[in-house]
Amino acid sequence: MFSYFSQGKLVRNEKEKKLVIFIEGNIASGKTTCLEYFSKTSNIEVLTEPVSKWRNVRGHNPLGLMYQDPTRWGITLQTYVQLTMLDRHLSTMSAPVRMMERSIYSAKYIFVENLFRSGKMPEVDFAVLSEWFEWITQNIAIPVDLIVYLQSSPQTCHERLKERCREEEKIIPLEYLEAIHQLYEDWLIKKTSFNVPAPVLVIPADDDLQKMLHRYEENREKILAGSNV
Ligand SMILES: Nc1ncnc2c1ncn2[C@@H]1O[C@H](COP(=O)(O)OP(=O)(O)O)[C@@H](O)[C@H]1O
Ligand SMILES: Cc1cn([C@H]2C[C@H](O)[C@@H](COP(=O)(O)O)O2)c(=O)[nH]c1=O
Repeated sequence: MFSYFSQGKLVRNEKEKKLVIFIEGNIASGKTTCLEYFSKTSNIEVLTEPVSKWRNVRGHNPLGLMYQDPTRWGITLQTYVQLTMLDRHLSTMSAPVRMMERSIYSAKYIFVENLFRSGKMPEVDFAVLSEWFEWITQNIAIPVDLIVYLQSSPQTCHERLKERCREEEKIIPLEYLEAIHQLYEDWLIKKTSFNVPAPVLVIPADDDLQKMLHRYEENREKILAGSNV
């Protein structure tokens, strides 16, 4: 799978240039819905988040455990999220364009950071996860050309989350979504917190489904710029 080193990083051998786009945004901001829309375009490969794995690894539910007791289980979930994200990033592309839901970056810069800042992740767990993350990102190239940020208000996300009604997420309060929102804004809008690995395209995402689908269509060229799709 890997064939050469570039700037000290292990790089995948791919014959032609391919486009990799991350779709980022708060919980229930509409990422999956956006990906579903673009999945209808030929030559676009869509990778949704492996949430089913986070809810069931060999019969255990690390996502559910984390929401029940973040201090005990945050490290367990986030270690597994980091592994599954890396696996997604390194999987062989089957189309000229890949659109992927979130990334190893947002798992660390948003969710791990939030657990730590809110005092729910012990310092030692944060240190170990950070060492892993730094080793991975310093030694393995994670291709990305564009980040699409679905910018939605925490209130909208809270409404949509309640409607979606995932069992594990029923206990999520508005304050949790506000904290995640702030971290996303600092990272992708203000650019004051962490490295942003690619240009960012911001799409306001509070509108109803019809308007959002129209907005995705309006942004199609910008999103797919640089590809032949
Ligand atoms: N523009 C929209 N207006 C109203 N509801 C929406 C909109 N986009 C998505 N939804 C609904 O909100 C919930 C969360 O959307 P989803 O795409 O799963 O978000 P995410 O993948 O970001 O968590 C789903 O029930 C979905 O059907
Ligand atoms: C990446 C990541 C996600 N989670 C949680 C947050 C949500 O409950 C789900 C993902 O759902 P979404 O509708 O796709 O936003 O997983 C987490 O706790 N930690 C993470 O790193």
